[in-house]
Amino acid sequence: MKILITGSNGLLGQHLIPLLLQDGNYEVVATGRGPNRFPLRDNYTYEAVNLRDAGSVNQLIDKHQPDIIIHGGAMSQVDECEKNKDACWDTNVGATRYLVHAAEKYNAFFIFLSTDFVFDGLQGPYTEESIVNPINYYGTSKVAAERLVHNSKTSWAIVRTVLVYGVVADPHRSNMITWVKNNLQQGKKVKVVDDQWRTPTLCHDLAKGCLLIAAKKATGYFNISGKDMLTPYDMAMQTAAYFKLDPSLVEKISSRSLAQPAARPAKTGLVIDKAIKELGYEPRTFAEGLDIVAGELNA
Ligand SMILES: NC(=O)C1=CN([C@@H]2O[C@H](COP(=O)(O)OP(=O)(O)OC[C@H]3O[C@@H](n4cnc5c(N)ncnc54)[C@H](OP(=O)(O)O)[C@@H]3O)[C@@H](O)[C@H]2O)C=CC1
Ligand SMILES: Cc1cn([C@H]2C[C@H](O)[C@@H](COP(=O)(O)OP(=O)(O)O[C@H]3O[C@@H](C)C(=O)[C@@H](O)[C@H]3O)O2)c(=O)[nH]c1=O
Repeated sequence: MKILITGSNGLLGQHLIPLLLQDGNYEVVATGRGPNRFPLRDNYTYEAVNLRDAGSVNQLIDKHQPDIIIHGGAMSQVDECEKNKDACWDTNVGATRYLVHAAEKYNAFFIFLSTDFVFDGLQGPYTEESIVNPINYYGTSKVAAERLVHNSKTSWAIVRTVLVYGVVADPHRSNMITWVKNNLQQGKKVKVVDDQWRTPTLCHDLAKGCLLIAAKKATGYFNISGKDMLTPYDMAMQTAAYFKLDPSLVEKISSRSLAQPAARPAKTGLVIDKAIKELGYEPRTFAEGLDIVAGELNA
């Protein structure tokens, strides 16, 4: 079975590659922007592709004719999306349109990575049936991309996930645990919000959820996140305690005082009962996730 993933230099991508190879059932084509930044180079093909270019996307899919596409590539910096709406739309919606059309041509099973930010955060946690109502441009772009996938002629799954954490080589976006750990180790204060609630997701669990969906070609919407409902402040305090760092360096603040360019939904979090029941998905607790991340940081 040939599987093509987009965004392979990203947090999810770098965890999907080894998991798919370990599974043994897949010939893996990893694609990312520019050179391959994942240190492991054996047993898969890497292709550099600009997903915003329709011709390049068509050429890529014509060349490999995958059975399954996992589309994780995206402009995932929420504030950047708010400040640069055209780039956000071209990347998150345009690229999805090109990939969906190409998938239709080869009847490829299409797995699209979406987000809790499709919701307004007024009534979390959300199920797969909850009504979307994004409050920032990133969320708006993901809703538009979800619709393209939902209306496509090929079979599909839409995976919604939440605040993904883990270790990644040469990262291009921030990551909660490493951000808190690095600052506290240098004796620097971090200001962390305590009025946003999330079900943070260990990147290994998200990759496993995608694999479970791919293996069954399970169609429809799937919530794939962690199971603990936490604020970023809770996450920061647990991180400080785990690494035996000074908790007084973690300052509790409100979202209003953080004043990020894009609005964040207050309470999201996802109900994961469907994934547990239908896929056998078993996410780690945040405490278990911290232990895994710490192990990788020390490796
Ligand atoms: N991280 C999170 O907390 C969450 C993520 N998601 C979604 O899950 C998916 C995976 O997330 P994650 O791995 O964390 O995100 P990352 O930002 O780590 O990875 C996304 C990848 O897409 C690549 N990309 C961006 N633009 C292009 C382009 N024009 N052509 C080719 N590649 C491009 C980026 O390349 P480069 O590295 O060069 O910038 C990046 O490697 C995304 O769709 C994201 O929206 C959903 C909810 C939470
Ligand atoms: C930068 C910063 C963030 N935070 C909080 C706000 C937020 O809840 C959390 C993470 O902040 P970020 O700005 O990195 O991430 P943010 O854009 O809020 O995270 C989102 O990413 C996209 C891709 C998603 O799809 C969402 O699921 C979500 O996880 O940390 C602070 O408390 N203090 C800070 O200085």
